[in-house]
Amino acid sequence: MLRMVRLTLTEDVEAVVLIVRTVHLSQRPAQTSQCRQTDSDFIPLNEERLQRFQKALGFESVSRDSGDSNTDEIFKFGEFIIASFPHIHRHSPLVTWERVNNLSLLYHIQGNDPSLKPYLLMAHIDVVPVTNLDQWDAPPFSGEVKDGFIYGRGTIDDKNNVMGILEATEFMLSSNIKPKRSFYISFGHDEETRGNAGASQVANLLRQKGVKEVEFIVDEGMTVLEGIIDGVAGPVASVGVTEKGIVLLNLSVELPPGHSSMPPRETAIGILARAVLRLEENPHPSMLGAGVETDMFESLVPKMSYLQRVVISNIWLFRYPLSWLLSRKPSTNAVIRTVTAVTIFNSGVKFNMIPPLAEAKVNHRVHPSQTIQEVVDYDRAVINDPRVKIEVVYSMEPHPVAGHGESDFGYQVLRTSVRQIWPEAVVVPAIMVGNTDTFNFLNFSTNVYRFSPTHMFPGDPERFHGINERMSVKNYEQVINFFYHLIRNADQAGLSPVHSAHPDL
Ligand SMILES: CCCCCCCC/C=C\CCCCCCCC(=O)N[C@@H](CCCCN)C(=O)O
Ligand SMILES: [Zn+2]
Ligand SMILES: [Zn+2]
Repeated sequence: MLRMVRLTLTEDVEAVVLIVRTVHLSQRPAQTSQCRQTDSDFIPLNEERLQRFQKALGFESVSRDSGDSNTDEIFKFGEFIIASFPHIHRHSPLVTWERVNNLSLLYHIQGNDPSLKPYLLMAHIDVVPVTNLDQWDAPPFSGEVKDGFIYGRGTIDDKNNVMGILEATEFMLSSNIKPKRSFYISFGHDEETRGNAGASQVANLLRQKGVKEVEFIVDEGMTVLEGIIDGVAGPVASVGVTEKGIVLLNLSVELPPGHSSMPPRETAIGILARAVLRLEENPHPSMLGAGVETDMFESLVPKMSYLQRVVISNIWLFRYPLSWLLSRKPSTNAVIRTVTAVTIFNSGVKFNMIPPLAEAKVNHRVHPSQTIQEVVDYDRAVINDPRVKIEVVYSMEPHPVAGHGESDFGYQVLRTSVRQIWPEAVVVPAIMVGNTDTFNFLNFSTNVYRFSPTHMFPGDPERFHGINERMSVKNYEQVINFFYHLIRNADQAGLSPVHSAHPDL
């Protein structure tokens, strides 16, 4: 049944009318996580739930490199999950679950309407290592709460999503709410190393079980941003409807070794240093206006002043000044172009030996309007030195763009759920600037969304894989409730899906 629901935006913004497709949604008012504590549509963050999250953060489930991870801790984190959510793992007849490859987890929650295509929620249980320990305001595996923030590796990447999905599902089952639409949950254990032992095996298992297609997929991704996009006030929920590609290059220079008292005019180190400097000084061109970021800026229009609207409505005219403006911050720069990061540089044997070899790793995140080949060709031209060998270590093309219109069910479920938690937010399609485990599932659905309900302010994007990773206590409550609303909102007949699985994959 089609119903019209009017959600209110704050500030100088026109009211937006959203088309929502069920009685379920239309019967409930938009809520924030501060709404009535007794409401069955709200999961309060009580001491028990907070402590569960803190304990989850205590497991040092670190992935360092492919095949190099704390498997004991990852396993123990899995055991903790199994012990902590009794309805999911023992009491509910609706759930089947299994360990995959010993460390990952796959769940199926049976809905009571088999005509509805299931969907898939994803997150990962591994975390990146900790650095700069002395600069953390609280120990990174303590889950300590300080000034209203929960500290720890994994608070935003990605134990918040793991625990949020579990809390929401457990609450639903313990409240005896039976979903209409079935859903799967996949928790991979090697996302941070892009391994093929975690989510990749979950995807294989699903295929073996005969699952060919899901309605939509939600995995970690872009976030709710506030004060991060210059000139845009209020929260902006950026939903990754595509994902940047990645290419890792190995640059190397080999020259004969010798005595440092009789050096050649140039060394391998000098030649390679010049090559990487050229890459840094010649960033890949702005792709503004060529892809999804145009849709993103157009969706931001309600949050903009008259002048900004004029600029955004004429990106073709203001492309250069706008690109310059967005290039100033790493977070917004990442959205408009292929970015270049020289992440490893190795050379030298002894202080008095001319180095026989210098090597550097260059990590590009490829804008969806470019191909890997274009990126490598550009680098070769910029370096312009045949002594520098350029090899592709691995690569992945950017992902296809998921539907993000009024008739795209998954996107509308996400949008509605975001607006129930952040009524003043504008939801915009965006490019996921990092990578996720979704590449393993691209042939299950074209409707793949990368979104984490993490509310970020200036300074927060740097906490991803960085120092003082943290989430406010209030935000963690929002995370749980976002997933709960999403699960309830997905219980709709919706429109007939307009997209089928991607034909090329
Ligand atoms: C105009 C819009 C402004 C956008 C501002 C962006 C703010 C930042 C918000 C979200 C960023 C998410 C990026 C974090 C990626 C998290 C996932 C991750 O760590 N993935 C790894 C996978 C590693 C695989 C092994 N190679 C990664 O991408 O490196
Ligand atoms: Zn992650
Ligand atoms: Zn990560």
